[in-house]
Amino acid sequence: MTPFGTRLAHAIEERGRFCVGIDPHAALLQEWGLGDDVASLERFALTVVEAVAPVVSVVKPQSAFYERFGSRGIAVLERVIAESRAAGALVLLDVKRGDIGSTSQAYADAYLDPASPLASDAVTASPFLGFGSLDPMIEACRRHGGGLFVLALTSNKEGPEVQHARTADGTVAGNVLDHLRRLNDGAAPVGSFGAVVGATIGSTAEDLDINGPFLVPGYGAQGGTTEDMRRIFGAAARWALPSSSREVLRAGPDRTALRDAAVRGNEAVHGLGA
Ligand SMILES: O=C(O)c1cc(=O)[nH]c(=O)n1[C@@H]1O[C@H](COP(=O)(O)O)[C@@H](O)[C@H]1O
Repeated sequence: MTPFGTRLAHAIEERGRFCVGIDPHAALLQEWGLGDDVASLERFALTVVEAVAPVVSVVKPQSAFYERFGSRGIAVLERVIAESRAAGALVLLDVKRGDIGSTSQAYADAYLDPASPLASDAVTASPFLGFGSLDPMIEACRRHGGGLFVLALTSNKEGPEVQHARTADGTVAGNVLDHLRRLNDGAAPVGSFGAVVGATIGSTAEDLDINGPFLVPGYGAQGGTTEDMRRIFGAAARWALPSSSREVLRAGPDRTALRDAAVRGNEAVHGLGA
């Protein structure tokens, strides 16, 4: 099984580094002239998949926007995952899961085992029950060629309260990055264990040299810019995936306009790794 890091590196080379978030917010459904119901969710999400999945390397559906419609919403999420992958995009399922080890195994089975209907290429994970609690997900990634993006320095203003807290070995975020660096040690061209670092954090003194990818939310609607990313990441920007949801999705429901927005996003961040 080809490791996720290798698959991601190829995808970036072929399609660029921009990641489109497929987040059917109630407000966006309304802006698109749709209702707040499961048929509208399906129409919205599959229109976005059809428009952007053939042109970007990674799509990132946020599970909560589907979960709020119950089992029929999850069925839409399954289609988003399957159809995005069929169109050649990698799917990073944004679920931010993390629990005690035995439950973590169930999350690994749900999202990273190819036999699951929700199987994705990678997921977001929360390390705040202790990094070791993520071991079953890490094992599943190794077994199935999956990827993990672990929260480190998130884009929201409340994040620093926890992530900048100091431990005996540095900050909480620094510890997360240390664990990721160890997991990615020796991997080429890049490891499969990434960090989530927001485009809105201003700057950081943490060592971002983790030989792994970065999911970079906060680009676009939350105010993060390419200049911010250059300042935050420096040379580590080579493996940054700037991610934007609302800014792209507002271009819909016209498919061409959506695709153009994704292509423009890709062009805007093209030079980041240079
Ligand atoms: O893991 C994430 O994707 C994530 C982490 C983070 O620190 N900040 C953050 O905004 N996100 C997600 O990224 C997306 C941002 O959406 P927009 O602000 O509309 O581009 C949402 O799906 C958030 O849940």
